[in-house]
Amino acid sequence: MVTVRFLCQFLPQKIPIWTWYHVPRRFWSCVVIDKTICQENTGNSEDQSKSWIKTRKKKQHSLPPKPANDHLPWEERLADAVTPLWRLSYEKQLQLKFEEQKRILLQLSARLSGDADPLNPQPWTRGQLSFPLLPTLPSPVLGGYRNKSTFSVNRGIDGDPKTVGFYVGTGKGRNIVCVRSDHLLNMPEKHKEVARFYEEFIRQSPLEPCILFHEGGHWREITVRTNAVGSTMAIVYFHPQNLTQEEIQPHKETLVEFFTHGPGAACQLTSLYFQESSMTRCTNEQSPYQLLYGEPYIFEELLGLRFRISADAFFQVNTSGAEVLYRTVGELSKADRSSILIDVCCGTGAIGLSLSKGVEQVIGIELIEQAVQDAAHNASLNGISNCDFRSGKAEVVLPQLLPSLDSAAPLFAIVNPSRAGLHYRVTRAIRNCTSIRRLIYISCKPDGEAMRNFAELCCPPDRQKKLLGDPFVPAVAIPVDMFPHTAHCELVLVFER
Ligand SMILES: C[S@@+](CC[C@H](N)C(=O)[O-])C[C@H]1O[C@@H](n2cnc3c(N)ncnc32)[C@H](O)[C@@H]1O
Repeated sequence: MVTVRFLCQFLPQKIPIWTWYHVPRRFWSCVVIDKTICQENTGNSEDQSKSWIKTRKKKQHSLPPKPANDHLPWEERLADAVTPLWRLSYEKQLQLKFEEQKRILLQLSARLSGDADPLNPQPWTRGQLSFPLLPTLPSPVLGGYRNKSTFSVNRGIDGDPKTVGFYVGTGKGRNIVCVRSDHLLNMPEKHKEVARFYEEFIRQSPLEPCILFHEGGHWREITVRTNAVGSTMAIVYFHPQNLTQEEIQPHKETLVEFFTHGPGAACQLTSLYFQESSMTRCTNEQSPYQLLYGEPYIFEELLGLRFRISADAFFQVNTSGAEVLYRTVGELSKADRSSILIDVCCGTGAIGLSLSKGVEQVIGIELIEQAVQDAAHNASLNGISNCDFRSGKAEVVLPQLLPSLDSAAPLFAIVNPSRAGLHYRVTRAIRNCTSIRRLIYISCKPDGEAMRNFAELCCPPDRQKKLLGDPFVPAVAIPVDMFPHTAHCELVLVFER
C-alpha cells in the first residue's frame, strides 16, 4: 500500500479513471453522498451464523488510494466523485461495468461452492461462471438522464454555508465541501437551475442552513423531479428545530413567493412541496409532505403506460433506462397467462403493471403508503384490472400471503429491493413456497446485502434456518446500465429450480 502510494506520485497528473478501475469498489464508494439513487429499507439479517451464508465481511482490498485529484478544480473533483467514469467513452464504461458484474458473480459462485476443493478446481476459480452473463445493456440516453436529484446544503468552496450542490470529501475526514453541480453530465439543466435558485433563496433568508442537525439551522436539501413534458416538482426539506408553526409559516410564504413571483419563477415549478423533517429521511406518515403550490403529483410515461408519482414514492431515475430494464425483465419472466406475478418492493407499480397483460394476476407489495396508492391509481389510470397492491413491509406481508396462494396457480416472483436487500423472512418465504420455480432478482447493489439473499436462495436445505424448499440456481444474469458516467449498474439475475 505504501509502495503504491509512493509510486503514484510519479504518475502523470491527469490519470485516466480506467487506470484505477481494477480496484473499483473502494474507489467507487469514496466520496459522494447521493441520496437519490435508492431509498433505504430496514433489511435485517438475523440468522447469519452458518458459514456459507456469511455476514458480509468488511471488504479487504489491497488498494491504492483514489487518484490524487486535489490539484484539479473543484468542479472536476466533484465530477470524479459523482460520475467517476465521465472521462471514458460510453463503450468503455459498459465494458467496465460488465467486468465489475462478472467479478461480483464470480464471488457469488465461489460463495455458493463453499470451500472449494483445491484438487478439483471449480470453473469460477478459473474466472468462468456456471451460468451466462450477457453484455451490459446500454442506457438509451447518456446526458442529463436523471428525472430526480437531491441537492445538499453545506459549506461551499468559498466557505459560504448556504451553498447548494453535492459533496466532495467525507464527514469522517471532516473535509466536506459542497460544490455546485452545473457541470455534471447526468443532471438535466432544469435540476441545476432549481438548485441555483434555491441557493439564491436560502442566501436571502434570515434563517440559517441546517448542516449538522444538533447544531441548529433550518434549510436542508432540495429534491427536484422532472418528466418528459417539462413538469417540475421541487421538495424543500426543512428542520424545524424549536420553531412553532406560526414561526415557520412566514418562511413557507416567502418560499412560495420566491418561486412563483420572484426570481425563482424562472424555474416554472409545477409543484412545490415542503417537508419539516428532523431525521435524514421521513415518510409522509412521519412528517407530511405539505403542498405549498401547484399540482400534487408528477406524471411519467413509460412503455406506453402513464404513471402518477407522489412526493414520497419511488420511480426509477432514468426513465428510458427503466424501459430497457422492464422490457428485459418481461422477456426473462417467461410468464404464462395462468400465472400470478408477485412484485416485491413494487414502488408505484411499474414492473407489475407493465407485465400485467401477460399474466392472470399481479400482486404488488410496497412499504411506502403513497407509492401503494399511486400503484393502485396507476392500474385504473391505464385500464388495468388484474393488479392488487398491498402496503406493508414485504417481510410481514409475503410470509402470510404465499402460503395462501401456494397451490392456486403457478407463481413467479420479481424482487427489486433497495440497496439494503431483502429481509431474510422474504427470501425464506420465497424459498419455502414450492410453487415459485422462477424468480427474477433486480439489484442495484448486488455485492451488498443482495449477496446474502442470493446465498439464502441457493444454499442446500437447512432445517435450522427453516430454508426447506429446493435450492434455486442462477440461470442467467444481465447488467442493465441506468446510470451512465457513474459506477452504478443494475443487475438482473434469474434464478430457477
Ligand atoms: C428499488 S425500488 C423499486 C421499485 C419498483 N420495483 C420500480 O421499479 O419502480 C425499491 C422499493 O422497495 C420499497 N421497499 C423498501 N423496503 C421495503 C420493505 N421492507 N418492504 C416492501 N417494500 C420496501 C421502497 O419503498 C421502494 O419503492
